[in-house]
Amino acid sequence: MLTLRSLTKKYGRSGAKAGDGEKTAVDDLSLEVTPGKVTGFLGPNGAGKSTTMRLIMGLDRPTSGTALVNGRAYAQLPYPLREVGALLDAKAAHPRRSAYHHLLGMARSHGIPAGRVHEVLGIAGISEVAGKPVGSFSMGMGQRLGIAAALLGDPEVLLLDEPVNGLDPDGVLWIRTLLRSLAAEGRTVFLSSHLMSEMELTADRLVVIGRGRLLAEAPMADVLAGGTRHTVRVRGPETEELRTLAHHIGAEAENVRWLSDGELEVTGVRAGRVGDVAHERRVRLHELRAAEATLEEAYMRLTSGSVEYADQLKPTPTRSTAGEYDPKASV
Ligand SMILES: Nc1ncnc2c1ncn2[C@@H]1O[C@H](COP(=O)(O)OP(=O)(O)OP(=O)(O)O)[C@@H](O)[C@H]1O
Repeated sequence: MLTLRSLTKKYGRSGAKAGDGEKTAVDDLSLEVTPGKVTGFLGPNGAGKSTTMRLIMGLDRPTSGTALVNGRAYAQLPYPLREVGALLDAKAAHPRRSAYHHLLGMARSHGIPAGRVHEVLGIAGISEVAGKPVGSFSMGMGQRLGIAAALLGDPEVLLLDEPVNGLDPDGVLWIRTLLRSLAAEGRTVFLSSHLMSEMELTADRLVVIGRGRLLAEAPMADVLAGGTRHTVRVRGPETEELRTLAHHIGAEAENVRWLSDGELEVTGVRAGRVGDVAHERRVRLHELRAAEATLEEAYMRLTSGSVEYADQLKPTPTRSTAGEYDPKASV
């Protein structure tokens, strides 16, 4: 269990005003990350995710507020590795030391038996390269070593900052399965990632921050439901008939646009209503489909206004469009 209470971290000259050298990286953040679930930690670049994780791990001191692991500050944990494991910087290992000796050194200094080193090397799928120097590892192997290190103390709480960075598709699937099984064992799993599709598959709950402040803390399903308009895709064999449908549904839809000659996208109306109007107007349909809510869409809505680097929010076309349809223009 992680508990943040009014956690605040300011960088720069103390007493300096914002814009005059002071930066509030984490701003009055209060939340709980509960056991038995994977909690995703989202936010634009510079939102304060890594800083929050460093504060939890005692690697930085809060300006005010507290970050508690199982009810205690990190510095007060008698056996920290046994309570919380973290992957914050996968390359934080001596490049000439072997993976095995890197983990063995950590195990010895925390009273963890050497046998556990072999176990976590196996879990992370790097037993065969355990004798190789860490400096020769690919990014994906480095991530796996970082995860092995996080698991070394068999901790109840796991913190992972961008764990899928550098992993190939097999590695991404492996980590998703691993994190879900760790949560199913009753552990607290808190992970950040910029990969929305992956987060959607892995996390049960979400914490979203922007400019250091809490924007949302909710189950994944609620975030998805709250952030998405109804979007319906319609396909038919006759462009003229679809044009009729576009004209009539356009009066009540937020937007109607052509995806191709034979396909429309209708926003702001439910699929059933589009089907009814098609039936009334004798428009033949070959497909009528409610587009699924995506986390990416919900996330964009939540964080618009909290992005430091505005280019992130420039819309990127997801598919080629054969001309935008304006429902107000005559067709
Ligand atoms: N040691 C530091 N000194 C000064 N400013 C810092 C320091 N560490 C972080 N910051 C600033 O604090 C803010 C939050 O940074 P942080 O790295 O926590 O964000 P993040 O959400 O992890 O971003 P990203 O997604 O890009 O990794 C940023 O504006 C960053 O420039």
